[in-house]
Amino acid sequence: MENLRSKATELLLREEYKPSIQAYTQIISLCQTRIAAKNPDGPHLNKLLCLSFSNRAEARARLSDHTLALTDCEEALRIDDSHFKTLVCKGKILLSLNRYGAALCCFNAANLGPQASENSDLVNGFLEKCKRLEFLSRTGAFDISEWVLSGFRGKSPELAEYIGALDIKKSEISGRGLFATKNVESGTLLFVTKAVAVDRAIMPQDSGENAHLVIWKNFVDKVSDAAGKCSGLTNLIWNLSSGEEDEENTMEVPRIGIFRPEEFDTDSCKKKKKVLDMGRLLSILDANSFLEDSISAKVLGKNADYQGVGLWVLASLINHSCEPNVRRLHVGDHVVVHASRDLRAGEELTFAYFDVLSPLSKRREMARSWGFVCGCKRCKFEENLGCKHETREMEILMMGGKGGVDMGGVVYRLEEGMRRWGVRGRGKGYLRGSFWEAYSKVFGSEKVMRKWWRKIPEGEAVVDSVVDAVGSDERVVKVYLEGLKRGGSGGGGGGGGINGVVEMEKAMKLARGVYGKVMKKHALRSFIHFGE
Ligand SMILES: C[S@@+](CC[C@H](N)C(=O)[O-])C[C@H]1O[C@@H](n2cnc3c(N)ncnc32)[C@H](O)[C@@H]1O
Repeated sequence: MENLRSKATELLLREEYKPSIQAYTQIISLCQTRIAAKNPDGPHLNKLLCLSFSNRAEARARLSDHTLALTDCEEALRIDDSHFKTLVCKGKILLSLNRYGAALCCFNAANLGPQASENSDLVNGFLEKCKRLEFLSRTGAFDISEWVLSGFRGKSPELAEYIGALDIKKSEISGRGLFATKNVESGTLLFVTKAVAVDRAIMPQDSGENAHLVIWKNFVDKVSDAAGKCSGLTNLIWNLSSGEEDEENTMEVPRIGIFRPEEFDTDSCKKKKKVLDMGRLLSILDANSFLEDSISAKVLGKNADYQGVGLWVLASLINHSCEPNVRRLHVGDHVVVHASRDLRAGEELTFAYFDVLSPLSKRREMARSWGFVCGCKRCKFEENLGCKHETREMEILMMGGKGGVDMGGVVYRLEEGMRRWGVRGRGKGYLRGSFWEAYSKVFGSEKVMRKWWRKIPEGEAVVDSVVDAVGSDERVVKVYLEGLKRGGSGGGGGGGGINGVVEMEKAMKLARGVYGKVMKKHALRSFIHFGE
């Protein structure tokens, strides 16, 4: 027994977790047999049994096998409910499972024991962390301003999982969807959730298909490994859409509560798991994984060649629309989802799965690659326009234009067409969003602007209608700021910048729609002045 014990300790210290688990399993079985046989050395054996469960828990936790590690912690605590090492180990596991309150209880209990004084820095560090994350997950009071302003230097800020005013219901778009439960303004944080798995790599533009396949394979392996260790997670993944139309009406609508950190039932991890065969897992990942983009690309890779793919289960319940109302930011392994425009209670939250500042034919193509036909109001509106052949001609002109095409001419033709076709209100925003490439080239060139001055609408009017149709977007905000810089919303000249309170308020509202309220006013202001 002594030999086995020193071998197990050595393996654990050498971070050889799998063999150390085997050694502790042997010790546990020997101790249990001797205790059952009423061995006179009972108290010593009990102590050894407790320590072995505790150390096996530590090794299992290091291998991210949290379910079995927690079971070992419970066994150790059944023998000694104030076992310091076990309480700390259990606290760390619960913390990594986002169960901040439960983790806090463990560290508080560890703090009461005699060993706490020798390890006060360690325990106090964990206590502080739990309190901070528990507060964030309860209030959603995140602030990533300093990190963003520092150019994403250093470690990304520590985030907690958080769920705001939302619910899961059956969706008219497809299957289930997420819905706002109260009116919220643009920029309001809706939820923060941590990835089941992410795989990232720096991929130069000319990386071939194989490099993408390697990222995808690593990602699939990571998801399958995580699911293999927890029935609760397998069941959650199993319940995601595989993108097949015939499953639409049979999909269970999960309770939003199961995604709340404190409601997550660790016992569910021990329940019988659904059988997740590789075929189904691949279809599910195909329909539910998202690429990390925008901010995150600047975060980790710090260059444009950076690529990352991940699975965020709660975010996977958001359907696509070409007039989306929420956006996401990737901060470390967390995804932060906020309203990109004002939302009404009961409204379904929708993402842009692909770039919706593109023409109808391109959007159709991108939706096809996701395996669906988008039936959103904007697509229906554009599909039913009587003048589709004219807009199609303009699309071809715009998309095929290799520098030689006068984009001012395309914009003029569209604006003049909309007058003839009687397009009003949001319809204008839909079409301007579809021809955004042409508008942005016009507003981005002094020369073209001068040529078409007064023949096409001012930048501000275009920005307003596009934001109304597709929500805030950094490219649209940029056009607004450039218009102000030129002096006047339309870009008439004379030099300017943001001079008035109204202009500043509007720029802030637009920027908040892009970055969300996790960026505070001072940070948004510097972004705005930087863009100006
Ligand atoms: C990430 S899931 C979205 C949540 C899904 N509705 C559910 O119940 O789990 C993506 C799948 O939802 C469906 N979907 C999402 N947006 C859609 C849309 N605008 N029109 C049709 N189907 C859509 C497609 O089947 C797609 O493969």
